Amino acid sequence: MAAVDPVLRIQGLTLAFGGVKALDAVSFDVAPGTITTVIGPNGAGKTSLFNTISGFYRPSQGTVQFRGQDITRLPSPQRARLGLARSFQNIALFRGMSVLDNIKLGRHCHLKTNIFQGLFYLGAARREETALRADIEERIIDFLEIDHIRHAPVSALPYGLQKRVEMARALAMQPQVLMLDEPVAGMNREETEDMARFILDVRAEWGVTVLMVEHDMGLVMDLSDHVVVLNFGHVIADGTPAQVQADPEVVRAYLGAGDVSDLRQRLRGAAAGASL
Ligand SMILES: Nc1ncnc2c1ncn2[C@@H]1O[C@H](COP(=O)(O)OP(=O)(O)OP(=O)(O)O)[C@@H](O)[C@H]1O
Repeated sequence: MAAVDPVLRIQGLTLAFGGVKALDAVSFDVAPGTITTVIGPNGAGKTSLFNTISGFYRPSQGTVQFRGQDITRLPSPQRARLGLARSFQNIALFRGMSVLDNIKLGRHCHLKTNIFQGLFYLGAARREETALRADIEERIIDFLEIDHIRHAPVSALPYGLQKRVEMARALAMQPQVLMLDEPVAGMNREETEDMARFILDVRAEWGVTVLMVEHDMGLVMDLSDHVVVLNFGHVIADGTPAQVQADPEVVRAYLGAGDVSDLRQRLRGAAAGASL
């Protein structure tokens, strides 16, 4: 079978903070149409990796290729325009603004006029905004089931809905790759299940490739096609959920970090022949 070209290729990424190597020659590919998840104990380098891929940090070595193009030196907004959008670990919405206005701001990465003109609906921005409104409101808001809160200020919403609005804003950038930073952190079970469904649907219905960082091992193993495990800035395992869970180095890394209960349970299930 012919190998499919990766949509994202990470090669030899190295990033240091003073004496600490947050990333050390990190390499992996993200195949189009997959859900790829980066896991690892606290301090493993996951956030540093996300920040480097999305352009907030400049690596000292290595490259990030997006659809065959080297984007290592491109600033974040240009990466977003090419189709690489992200959400944040700690919600980064404009809390005083409505859900709809937050989503519109996501779309502004594609507008010719700048964000401040856009905010006040001037000139060309207003015309583009009007033309795009139906698409933004109906596709994204319907999809994420947030119609009933479209005019609500973000600050008034429960946490799970705020995370959903953040996803809506990222989707408004019409990404080919959606980077989700801990999409279910702090969520209750129902919110987590909703978000899991949306992540699967983003891929199935929108054809968007998902790259996420997540600590919820149950969600990771259920949703991911491909798991990359970081420890102390190194990739220690890279494969399917089943391959990664069976990897002794992964088990050791999590045991060392003490946050392995979820993984342990699933390993026990796997050993007993339960489906993953
Ligand atoms: N801005 C920074 N300045 C200095 N050191 C940093 C900075 N950001 C990260 N580090 C260090 O780099 C290493 C990797 O941190 P990073 O936050 O990327 O890990 P992580 O896997 O995302 O952790 P967590 O799961 O706790 O979010 C850690 O040793 C951390 O202390």
